[in-house]
Amino acid sequence: MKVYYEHDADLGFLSGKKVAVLGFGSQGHAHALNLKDSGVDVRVGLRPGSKSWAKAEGAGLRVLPTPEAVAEADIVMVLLPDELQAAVYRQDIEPNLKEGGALAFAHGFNIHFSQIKPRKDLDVWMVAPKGPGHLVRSEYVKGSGVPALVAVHQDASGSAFPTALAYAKAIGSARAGVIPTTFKDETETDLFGEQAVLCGGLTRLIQAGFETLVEAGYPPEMAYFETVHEVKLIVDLIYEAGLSGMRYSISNTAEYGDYTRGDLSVPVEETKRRMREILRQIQTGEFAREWMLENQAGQPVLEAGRKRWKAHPIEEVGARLRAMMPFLKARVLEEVG
Ligand SMILES: NC(=O)c1ccc[n+]([C@@H]2O[C@H](COP(=O)([O-])OP(=O)(O)OC[C@H]3O[C@@H](n4cnc5c(N)ncnc54)[C@H](O)[C@@H]3O)[C@@H](O)[C@H]2O)c1
Ligand SMILES: CC(C)(O)[C@@H](O)C(=O)O
Ligand SMILES: [Mg+2]
Ligand SMILES: [Mg+2]
Repeated sequence: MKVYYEHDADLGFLSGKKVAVLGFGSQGHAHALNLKDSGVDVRVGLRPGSKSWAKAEGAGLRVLPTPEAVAEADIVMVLLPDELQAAVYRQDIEPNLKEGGALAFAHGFNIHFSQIKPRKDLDVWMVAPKGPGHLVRSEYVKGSGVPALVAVHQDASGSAFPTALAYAKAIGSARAGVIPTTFKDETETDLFGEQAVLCGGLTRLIQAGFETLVEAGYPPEMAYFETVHEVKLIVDLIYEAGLSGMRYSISNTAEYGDYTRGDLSVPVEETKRRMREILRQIQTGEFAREWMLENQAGQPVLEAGRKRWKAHPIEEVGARLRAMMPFLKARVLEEVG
């Protein structure tokens, strides 16, 4: 498979183009600021009264109400919560986006699950960073980038792909690698990754480790350092040098324990059986239907999950310990509260 890098992408495909970034959340602030720093003509579209308005203006961006931002744009990047995109598309985007414009996404959910059926005259493409928005910004500022997937759903202009590639370059992703794919594959793998491994899986592994130690009588502070804080240090080694690189750095004792006890903690075959069920629910659209119903009901499960996890002891001890580490000026801390 070809992986695209900076020399494969031509920023010329964005020159003379006006880009509207809708939303100033995790991805929105990162795209808008990276585009601006890459010399792209960018404006941010928000709802009047949005809390993000002053923040975006404070960061030196031009902010307009969504319909006006769309009306003056050649490219509209939709960085609103997935569950709101279809309504905003119908109300603010479709009636205002110029003939022959481009509609862009950072995730394929609404196109793949047919929540948005875009006008035929539009280019429809995606640049989906494989990482949280706060890192899309901080990696860019460091001179590096977060890899991304690029896909084209409609190519009315004939230049959707190189334009998407140019956009990926402008947000820093081509520094790390850009993989061409389809909306279907991006949507299914992205949902699988966040549910099974990155978010759902990892938090449960951490939870189980922390609770096992605490229930066995060890101090929660020790349990936190061992099963939460150090995860990053180990993952950093995997990120830089792969599983073998990580195993080179740890002691032989740790490495032997890893090979002989890891499967007792996460029984791989059984876990894969369960992960295939997660994947099935994604591929059949079962997860998407459930998520849309959850939204129609006002997100009760999402809210309950937030409340329950906020009250977990791991969060109390974590907040206390992190407050003693001034170097942990968390990117999201001000927003998390
Ligand atoms: N969070 C991530 O790191 C991440 C990573 C890859 C892809 N994505 C995708 O990026 C998209 C955006 O997700 P996010 O997590 O950055 O969203 P977010 O919840 O962090 O931010 C959404 C923004 O939209 C604004 N908004 C809400 N309703 C609006 C409306 N009606 N009109 C205008 N603005 C409105 C909010 O104020 C906020 O600024 C989604 O498609 C998501 O799947 C997110
Ligand atoms: C950052 C993630 C988990 O990769 C993204 O897919 C998201 O939806 O936030
Ligand atoms: Mg996702
Ligand atoms: Mg993802």
